[in-house]
Amino acid sequence: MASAEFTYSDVAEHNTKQDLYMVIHDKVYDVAKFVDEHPGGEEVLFDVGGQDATEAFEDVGHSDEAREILDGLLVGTLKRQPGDPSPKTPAPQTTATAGAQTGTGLTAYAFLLVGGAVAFGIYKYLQANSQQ
Ligand code: HEM
Repeated sequence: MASAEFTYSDVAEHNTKQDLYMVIHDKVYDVAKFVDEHPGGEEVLFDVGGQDATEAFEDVGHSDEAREILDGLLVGTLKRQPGDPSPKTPAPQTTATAGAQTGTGLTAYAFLLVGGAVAFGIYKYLQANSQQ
């Protein structure tokens, strides 16, 4: 049973409470039996039901015990096909966040520059006027 292969679209069909699959590190898990027992609550599992949950799972820093439970839920491996979303790992997300922060920083800097220039212009204008 554990040797079965699933495509992304196969996994995506299992997204209800009674029938819930998820992908973690390219392995496919049947989480339906575990939903009620999850110490992190069932809602978070529904959120990633039928999807790649690698990032969500790793972000929490689950214990070895959690990984053992995972072994017991294994039903197969993910068969990647062209056009599938790339594997989700925490690393690319960090890069994306860092990029977004740089973008915000630059925008703030641009505002500061423009604001400074306008203030300088007003100052010069007032100074010129007061000399008349
Ligand atoms: C089938 C996959 C999963 C299994 C077997 C699992 C198992 C566990 C276990 C055993 C714990 C207790 C703490 C620990 O041992 O690390 C836990 C806690 C937790 N899990 Fe999961 N988990 C799974 C998926 C997820 C996912 C996808 C999320 C999404 C965010 C999640 C969020 C959490 C949270 C937030 C806690 C902390 C709860 C608390 O300390 O109050 N888990 N999980």
